[in-house]
Amino acid sequence: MSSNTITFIGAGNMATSLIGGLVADGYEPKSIIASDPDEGKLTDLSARFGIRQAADNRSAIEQADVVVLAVKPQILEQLCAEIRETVQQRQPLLVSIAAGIREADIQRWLGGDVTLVRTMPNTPAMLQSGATVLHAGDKVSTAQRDLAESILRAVGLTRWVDDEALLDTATALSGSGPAYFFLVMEAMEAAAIGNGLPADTARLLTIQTALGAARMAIESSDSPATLRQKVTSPGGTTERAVSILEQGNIRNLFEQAISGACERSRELSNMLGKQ
Ligand SMILES: NC(=O)C1=CN([C@@H]2O[C@H](COP(=O)(O)OP(=O)(O)OC[C@H]3O[C@@H](n4cnc5c(N)ncnc54)[C@H](O)[C@@H]3O)[C@@H](O)[C@H]2O)C=CC1
Ligand SMILES: O=C(O)[C@@H]1CCC=N1
Repeated sequence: MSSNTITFIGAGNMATSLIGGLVADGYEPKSIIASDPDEGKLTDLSARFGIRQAADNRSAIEQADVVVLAVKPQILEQLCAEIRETVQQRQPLLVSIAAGIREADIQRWLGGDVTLVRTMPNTPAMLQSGATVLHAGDKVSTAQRDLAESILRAVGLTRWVDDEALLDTATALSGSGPAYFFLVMEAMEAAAIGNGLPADTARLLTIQTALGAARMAIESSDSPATLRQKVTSPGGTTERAVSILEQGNIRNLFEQAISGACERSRELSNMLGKQ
C-alpha cells in the first residue's frame, strides 16, 4: 500500500481524521496529497502532517492512484462535473466517504465505468480507532477491494457490507455515532457539575469512565448488558440511575435517533441523486 499516492479531494474534518490516522500508522506523508479551495486548511494539514498540497482538484487527481472523495454530499455532483474528464483519463481507484450518495449517482456524474468503493468512516480514525463500513460493486477487483480496505484498516476497524443500502444504517450507527457518545458525555458532565463536582474533575471523570467502559466492552467476552449488570448492585446507586434512564425510554430514544439518521441518509440519496 505504501507506494500508492492517495489524494483527498476536500480537506475538512473527516479528511483530517483519515490523514492523521494514516500518518500515525506510518503512511509516507509525501504520498498523501490534499486539495481544497480553503488554502488555510491545506497549509494547516501540511504543517501538522507533512503531506503535499495540490494547486487544484484536477492536478491532485493527475498524480493519484487512489482518490478519496471527501466533500459534503451537497456539492459532490458539482465536484464530479469538474473532475470527470481527469478521472476518466487517469482511472484511479475512487473511495467515496460521502453520506447518502449512491454509487449509481456518482458513476453517472463521472461518466460511468469508474472504479468506486463507497465507505462510511468516522472521526476516531484520527486516533486509529475508527470504524469504517465499505461497499464495492461487482466490477471492483479483489486487488482494488484490498487496496481500499488497507487504507481504511490503517485507521481502525473495517467491515464490508454486500447490500449498499446498509451503508445508511452504518452511517446512522458508526458514522454519526461518536456524536451520540459525546452528547452523553456532555450530559453526564453537566449533571455532575450540578451535583457539586468542580468542572475539570467532572470532565475528566466522565471521559475516563467512557474510555474504561469502551475498553471493557471491546476486551471482555461479556456483552454490554452483562457488563452493565456487573456494575449494578441490587438496591444500589446504579440500579436507581438505570431505572430512571429506562423510565425515560432511553432505548426508544436511540431507536428513534438511529432510524431518523438512516432516514436522513436515504433522503440525501433521493434528494441529491435525482436524475
Ligand atoms: N464528519 C464526520 O464525522 C463524517 C463525515 N463523513 C462524510 O465526509 C464528507 C466530508 O465531511 P466533513 O469532513 O465533515 O466536512 P467538512 O465541511 O469539514 O469538509 C469538506 C471540505 O470540502 C472542501 N470543499 C468544498 N468544495 C470543494 C471543492 N470543490 N473541491 C475540493 N474541496 C472542496 C471544503 O472547503 C471543506 O474543507 C461528507 O460527505 C460527509 O458525509 C463521513 C463520515 C463521518
Ligand atoms: O452528519 C453527517 O451527515 C456526517 C455523516 C456521518 C457523520 N457525519
